[in-house]
Amino acid sequence: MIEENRRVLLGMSGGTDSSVAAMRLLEGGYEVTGITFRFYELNDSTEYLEDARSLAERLGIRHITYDARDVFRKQIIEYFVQEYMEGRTPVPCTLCNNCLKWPLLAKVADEMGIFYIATGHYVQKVELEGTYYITHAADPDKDQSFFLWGLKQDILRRILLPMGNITKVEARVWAAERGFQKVATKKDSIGVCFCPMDYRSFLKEWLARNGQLRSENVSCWSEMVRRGRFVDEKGNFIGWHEGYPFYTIGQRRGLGIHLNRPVFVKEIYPEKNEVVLSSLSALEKTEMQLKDWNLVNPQKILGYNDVIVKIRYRKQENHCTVTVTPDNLLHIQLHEPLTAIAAGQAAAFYRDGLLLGGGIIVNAR
Ligand SMILES: Nc1ncnc2c1ncn2[C@@H]1O[C@H](COP(=O)(O)OP(=O)(O)OP(=O)(O)O)[C@@H](O)[C@H]1O
Repeated sequence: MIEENRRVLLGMSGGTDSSVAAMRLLEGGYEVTGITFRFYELNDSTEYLEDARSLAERLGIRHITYDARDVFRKQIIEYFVQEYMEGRTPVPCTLCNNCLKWPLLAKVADEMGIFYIATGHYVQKVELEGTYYITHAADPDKDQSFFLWGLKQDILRRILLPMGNITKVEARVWAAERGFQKVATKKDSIGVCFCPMDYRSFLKEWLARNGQLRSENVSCWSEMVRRGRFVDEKGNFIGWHEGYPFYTIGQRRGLGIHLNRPVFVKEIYPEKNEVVLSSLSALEKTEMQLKDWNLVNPQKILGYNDVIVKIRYRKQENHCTVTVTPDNLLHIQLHEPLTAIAAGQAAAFYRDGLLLGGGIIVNAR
């Protein structure tokens, strides 16, 4: 095992946050190496690489590039498409952070004999009685803790988070004051890096190019995307939809049908290419089951009734009680009903401001 040292491997995306993170680590006395992963290049643009490289050069730190495009495509993009094709709602950023970005940082750091790993994430870390936890960022608007519930102690103990205790506005000022105008004025990235805000156009294009891929038990994907029936809860026909993968549980806008009452997507049936619409109250659920879960410290969460659960980055918090089922899923008893719970999405737990874990929603009722 690598011993603690003052060396840190920082993920540099070329954006404002990781650039300021590099400066803050340097000023904190760390010996910084920057690494830029090639995950996905929109329109084959490598400007982000150039930006990261030239910043590293100006700061006088070592910079390396790591080509992760194949693994990103398989682990993140194909998973993303497959989830929609199977009627679920994927969480690519959560998966990328927990299963790809941080583990890759740790792996490369290990190879280089570097103890610390860092990013420009807006989260903080605390140690309590020998256990490390992620906590909220000082900037509530930027808090990214929701995405990091899957990290375990082997990673948490090595993490440095230089952006956790400042706001985004302060980060821009920090860069500007030091003469890094380009860093200070870069646009914020929004949404999923490989997909435009409307995922439907991405999906259509991807399927047109790669639709011959199959799920285990279904026919060719591209053939599965075709006009289908919107039905009510009793199965009565309401109208036509453009293909079930283009809808998500809880969706109201963009259904393309006009009734004299608000309707929401309640269920998606890929095998029948059917989408069930209902009133919002029919979407209320009080229980969920999670797979692929992680609990940072089970003793701080199991059996407590003041646990907070979040199912969306910006969604309001809800109270719950968490237990482990005999078949090793997490059972979440919600104290107030939640609407728009979709299989495939993540749920993250908090208590006393600590991120205590999370998992992937299998079902809800
Ligand atoms: N391609 C990449 N290579 C290396 N590290 C990355 C890469 N993309 C993101 N990261 C790291 O993960 C952090 C969070 O990334 P994310 O895209 O969620 O945030 P961001 O707010 O856009 O960050 P930034 O302003 O640094 O681009 C970044 O600050 C950076 O440290």
